[in-house]
Amino acid sequence: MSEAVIRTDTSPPGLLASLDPLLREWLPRQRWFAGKGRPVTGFSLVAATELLPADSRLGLHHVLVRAHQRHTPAGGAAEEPGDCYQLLIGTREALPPRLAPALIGHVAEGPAAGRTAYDALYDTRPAEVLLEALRTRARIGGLRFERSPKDDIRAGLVPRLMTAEQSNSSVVYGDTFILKLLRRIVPGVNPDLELPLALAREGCPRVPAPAGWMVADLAGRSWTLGVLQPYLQGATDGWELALRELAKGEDFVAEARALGRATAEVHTALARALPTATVGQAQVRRLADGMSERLEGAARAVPLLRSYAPALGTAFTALADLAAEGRTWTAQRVHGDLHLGQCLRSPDGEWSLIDFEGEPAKPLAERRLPQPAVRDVAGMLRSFDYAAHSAEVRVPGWADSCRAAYCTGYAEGGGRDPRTDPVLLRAYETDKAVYEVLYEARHRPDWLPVPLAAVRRLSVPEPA
Ligand SMILES: Nc1ncnc2c1ncn2[C@@H]1O[C@H](COP(=O)(O)OP(=O)(O)O)[C@@H](O)[C@H]1O
Ligand SMILES: O=P(O)(O)O[C@H]1O[C@H](CO)[C@@H](O[C@H]2O[C@H](CO)[C@@H](O)[C@H](O)[C@H]2O)[C@H](O)[C@H]1O
Repeated sequence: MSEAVIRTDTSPPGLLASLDPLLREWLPRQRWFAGKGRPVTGFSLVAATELLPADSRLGLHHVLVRAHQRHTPAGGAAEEPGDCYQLLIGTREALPPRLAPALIGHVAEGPAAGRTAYDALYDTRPAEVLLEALRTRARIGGLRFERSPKDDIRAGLVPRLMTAEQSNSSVVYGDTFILKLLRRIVPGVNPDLELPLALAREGCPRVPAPAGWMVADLAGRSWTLGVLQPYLQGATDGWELALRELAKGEDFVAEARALGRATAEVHTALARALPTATVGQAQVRRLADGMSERLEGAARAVPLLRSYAPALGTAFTALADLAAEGRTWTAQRVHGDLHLGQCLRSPDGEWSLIDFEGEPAKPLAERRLPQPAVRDVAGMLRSFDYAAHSAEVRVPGWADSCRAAYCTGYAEGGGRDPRTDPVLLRAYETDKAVYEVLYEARHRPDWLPVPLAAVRRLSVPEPA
């Protein structure tokens, strides 16, 4: 439980102690809280920075806090160091009704005693403070705000918090920029900044180029805290579009093909921009072992998965066997969590890819490793299947035709047709379906039947 507080703190001492009981109750209820199902046993402060001095109306603190948790809900003494979260905490004498959804609680003691603490991203003035800091390349305590010389960030853009279900929190400024504040943060550069910056250097237009970014310099490391990007006005995400077409009983083949082309273009640019590697027998064995371990873990956590586990595992052994015969693959930086919701179609019909964070639950070092590009393709193929299984209207063959069109588009866009590598594709698709079972069990139990349907299909051996 003991982590030295990094003394860049400019917030009044005792602030976290006074918030502790409130955060214990509030934090686990947030959509972006990663440690669901394990009780929070306490907090330690990593850094706290006063962004606005508390006057009678509004106080504002940027807080990095580590949530300590028990390993399992069943108890046991074991505690883990816990995840670090980024919070923007406002304090006011009273919350106006429009800020009711932002309530953290009433502070009983300490420097903010008698005031109400709330999630300040919901509030206009605090969100303006962040944009202003990016615009002026501010340095506040250990916080560093940067901006790309290419972008002109206008002062006074009006902020609004996005209300969509998210793993992080995003604020849109005047329909011109969108700032994503990462909620669970880790030391090092986050791929959600690293990859869009690299793609911008390559001149790849498929990914909005970072206009600014926010970093904490702590204990000799830079922690990415947030990224500001141009807001694609009027864009619709692929998930919404796919469901719309499904509801009308329409196919999605042309869009799926365009998405395949866009994905291949991004992959080609990433392979040019950042190191690639050859993966041979030893690495593929580790990859297959990792997939098997994830399957075992998911089967322990989700009993419904257990009876399928042996059959699903054959996809991973088949991959290891192929590598043992001498087959090698090229690895490169990839998106890491690609699905329809990460693809935005602008009104001019062009597709962009967003959210390069990778699977947030994986360690950063692992997310930044070069991997076979088929991994992203498998994510998209799963997503067409998700859409078809979530829609109220069932359209026979809808997912299959999208999947085929996406692969065709991928090959047209300069990628290698994923269908020429069926063993690797199946292994990644199986791994993704297993991940989804665990994800849905933790976050959206009502959705569990969707990946479970895929699990059933994938556990039937493919005809030779
Ligand atoms: N550049 C952008 N332009 C328009 N909308 C965006 C942009 N970036 C993100 N969004 C919207 O914000 C949502 C959340 O963004 P995302 O990066 O996926 O965040 P998270 O990691 O929290 O899920 C997206 O689904 C999309 O609707
Ligand atoms: O968008 P995130 O980076 O937060 O990704 C996580 O949440 C996704 C759901 O919002 C989840 O995606 C799964 O559901 C999607 C439909 O809502 C579907 O299109 C995807 O194919 C499916 O994997 C994603 O797995 C998770 O990491």
